[in-house]
Amino acid sequence: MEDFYTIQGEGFYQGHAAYFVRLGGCDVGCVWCDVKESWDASLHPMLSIAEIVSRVKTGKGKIVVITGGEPVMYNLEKLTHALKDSGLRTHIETSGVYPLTGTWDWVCFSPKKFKKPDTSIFEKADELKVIINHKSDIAWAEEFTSKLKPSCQLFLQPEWSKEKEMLPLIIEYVKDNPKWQVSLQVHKYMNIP
Ligand SMILES: C[S@@+](CC[C@H](N)C(=O)[O-])C[C@H]1O[C@@H](n2cnc3c(N)ncnc32)[C@H](O)[C@@H]1O
Ligand SMILES: Nc1nc2[nH]cc(C(=O)O)c2c(=O)[nH]1
Ligand code: SF4
Ligand SMILES: [Mg+2]
Repeated sequence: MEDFYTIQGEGFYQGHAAYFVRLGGCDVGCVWCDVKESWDASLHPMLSIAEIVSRVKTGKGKIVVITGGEPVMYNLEKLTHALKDSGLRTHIETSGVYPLTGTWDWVCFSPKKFKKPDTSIFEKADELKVIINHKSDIAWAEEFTSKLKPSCQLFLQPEWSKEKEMLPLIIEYVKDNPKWQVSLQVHKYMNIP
């Protein structure tokens, strides 16, 4: 759908320069999705893997983030191999609704109530990032923690339009449960993509 060189605004790599590749197509249907224009893949141009790699190489950073839309709708073996052959670190942002393919240096798993994840993502997630849209979402987030690798980093991120209400709850929860961290979408404050 689009690609851009920016600063990772969320989660464990927040603040790092990263080249984002946003793949069109998603069938999860989150009511608060901040990139609904990505859902219909047919509205977006097709690019070859060689073209994607050559665009990513125009950035000076080592990290490429594959996002969407929902990237696990596609087989990502060839794309990730080509990116890794170019010396890049491959990161993915996913709701994990289908089995993950490809070779990944970092997997950010962001489960959704709107479509349940495939359980195969649990052992692959390096980072769990749950969007908090209602206070009950915190208890729902907690249910995942026993299923993940012990090294998996845990983040609670307020839904952007509910930040004023959700952030105080998240702050108190993280103070009481310090295995969790707060994640904010800092790119939206910086007015960058
Ligand atoms: C647009 S999604 C694309 C990747 C994948 N479909 C997913 O949901 O993980 C990228 C990240 O933005 C988060 N996100 C989407 N809409 C949001 C919103 N309104 N507020 C906070 N985070 C949001 C998602 O949970 C996900 O972690
Ligand atoms: N700067 C920036 N950081 C991000 N982290 C995850 C994003 C995404 O939409 O996947 C995103 C995004 O869209 N922009
Ligand atoms: S899974 Fe991701 S891209 Fe799909 S609707 Fe939800 S937030 Fe948007
Ligand atoms: Mg985004």
